[in-house]
Amino acid sequence: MASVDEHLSTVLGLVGNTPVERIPVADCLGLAIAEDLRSPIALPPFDNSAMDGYAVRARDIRDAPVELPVTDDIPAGKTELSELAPGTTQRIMTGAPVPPGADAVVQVELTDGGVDRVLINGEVEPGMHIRRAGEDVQVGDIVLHAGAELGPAQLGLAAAVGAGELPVRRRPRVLVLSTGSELVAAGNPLLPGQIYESNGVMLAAAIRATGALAEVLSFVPDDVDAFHAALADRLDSADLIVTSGGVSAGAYEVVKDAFTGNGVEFRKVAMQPGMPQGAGNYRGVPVVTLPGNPVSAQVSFEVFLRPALRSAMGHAVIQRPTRSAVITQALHSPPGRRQFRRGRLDHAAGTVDLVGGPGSHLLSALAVANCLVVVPEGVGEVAAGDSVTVVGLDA
Ligand SMILES: Nc1nc2c(c(=O)[nH]1)N[C@H]1C(S)=C(S)[C@@H](COP(=O)(O)OP(=O)(O)OC[C@H]3O[C@@H](n4cnc5c(N)ncnc54)[C@H](O)[C@@H]3O)O[C@H]1N2
Ligand code: MOO
Repeated sequence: MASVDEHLSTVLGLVGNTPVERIPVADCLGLAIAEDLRSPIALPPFDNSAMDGYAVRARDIRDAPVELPVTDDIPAGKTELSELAPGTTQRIMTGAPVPPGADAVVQVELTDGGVDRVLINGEVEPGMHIRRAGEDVQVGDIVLHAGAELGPAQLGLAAAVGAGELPVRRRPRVLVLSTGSELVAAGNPLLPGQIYESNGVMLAAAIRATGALAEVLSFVPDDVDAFHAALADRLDSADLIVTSGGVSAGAYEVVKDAFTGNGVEFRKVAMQPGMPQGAGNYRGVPVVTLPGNPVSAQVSFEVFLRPALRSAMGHAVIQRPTRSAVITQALHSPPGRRQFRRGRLDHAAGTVDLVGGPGSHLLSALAVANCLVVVPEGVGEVAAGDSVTVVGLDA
């Protein structure tokens, strides 16, 4: 049996980086920036007011209350400024440039709000309510490092330094192909022995959640010719093929039968669920074959394919965060295998409840889980109250 880490290396090695392209900032959510982004400007770009109020020389209002003339009005966006003469004020709005000569802003609440003249009732220290140029970012600073994930704050920062497009790696195009003669599409009645196809929907969603593109092919029965036909004219446009089902030890293992001798290796991996796995290259396209049991397929996706797709897209961090938590129930794990149990983590309490048993058909338990409980290969028994490692699925 291969270890989980060995199979992960195999899968990581299969899916190379996609090429870098520049796309609009607004389309980059969840992708990784492919190169360092240096700011061509400072942030703030100019000294500006943090308050609606009056630009002053602090020493002029040291003996407040004082009344001073208001010589100019500075809304945000004003680009031509007049010098603030001693003994005068200029009305200024939040975000507006501080005029030369001013060294503080007194907020409107400390004044009578006058337009031609203003009564100022309180003093302010020099520098008060002025946001200095470059306080946040200096010209030439690296504001986003290559590999950083582009969430809302990162996209906002890129926009703030004037970027219209960002370099990202093209979203990998993944073909999803489910197999099994028992599978029926939604909307059709089930005969005894049939089930609704669900892995295709689930895996495509998991792929899209990474930022990659998924194309779900029509699922095929356990028939090698039908399997080859489903892929035949799709290969040119694919960066990766992901199949589910047809890889264990039965008499009708269509994926194994179709791919064996065609560049894909099948192996058992020391994990539960997800033991039967396959990986390789079929006519030049990387292939990962997942087991058909729905929980096995999804857990295998989490363990192998999510990191591989993130790596292909240039993310510096390819794994989800883990933490330790106190487990509330005992569990048993098969010797020599890494077990991934479904759990509900209470983040605040630091405890985790198991949901469902170890069975890889228990999809409803997976659907209420927010984490995987990871039981290492060397551990057979875990007692209630023990500390375990959990991988958050909602992070
Ligand atoms: N003699 C052995 N039998 C099995 C072994 C073994 O080592 N020796 N391994 C077991 C393990 S572990 C797993 S996991 C499964 C993997 O089997 P396959 O990948 O060949 O998958 P199938 O047999 O096609 O299906 C398994 C199960 O999942 C259901 N399924 C499949 N595809 C879908 C789909 N797209 N949507 C919903 N459900 C699906 C299928 O009906 C089966 O119930 O093999 C064990 N057997
Ligand atoms: O390894 Mo199978 O994936 O347990 O059910």
